[in-house]
Amino acid sequence: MNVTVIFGSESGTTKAIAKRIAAGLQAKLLDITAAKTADFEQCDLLVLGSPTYGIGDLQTDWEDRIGTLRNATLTGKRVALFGTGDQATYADSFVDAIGILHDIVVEKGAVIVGHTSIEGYDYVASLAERDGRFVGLALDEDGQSSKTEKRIAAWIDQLVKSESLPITALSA
Ligand SMILES: Cc1cc2nc3c(=O)[nH]c(=O)nc-3n(C[C@H](O)[C@H](O)[C@H](O)COP(=O)(O)O)c2cc1C
Repeated sequence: MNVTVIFGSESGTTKAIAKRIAAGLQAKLLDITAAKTADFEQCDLLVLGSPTYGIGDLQTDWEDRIGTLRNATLTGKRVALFGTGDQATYADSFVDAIGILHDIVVEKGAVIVGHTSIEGYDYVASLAERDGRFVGLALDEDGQSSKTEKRIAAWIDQLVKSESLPITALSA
């Protein structure tokens, strides 16, 4: 059972989060700038993360290299998504990047795992919210950094259980 975490990050926040998630899942960690199409395919659980920029856009490196993901064969692939955003300043596009990645991988036949509750957040709209829950892990280091550690730990725990990952000591 192997796990790959692929992230993009402009100013380092999502990179630091990705490192923590990869450590907790004992996963291979790759920046999207270094990822090849095979990296999306050659794992049992694929974890993708991006901050949201512009107004509801993917981070630039993701935008520039989205073809690498679009070219991947993801039929039946189990995919977990995470993202960072700022719900106070960007209340109408909070963590939209998670929703953008979601739609791309779902169109390619992936199975989304790691949904989370929208409870505890305060935003107006988010592409990451579907049927009353987030399609991944939403983090707000700008306004709710004190909640991040617990949110990551709970998500890792959730994935370890749902994916039956052979991890005993959680390090998140
Ligand atoms: C110009 C700019 C635009 C942003 N747009 C959004 C947005 O639309 N939605 C959102 O949730 N966060 C938005 N953010 C907040 C970032 O996603 C957030 O600060 C994130 O943690 C940055 O991650 P990084 O350090 O990995 O680049 C924006 C930030 C900046 C500076």
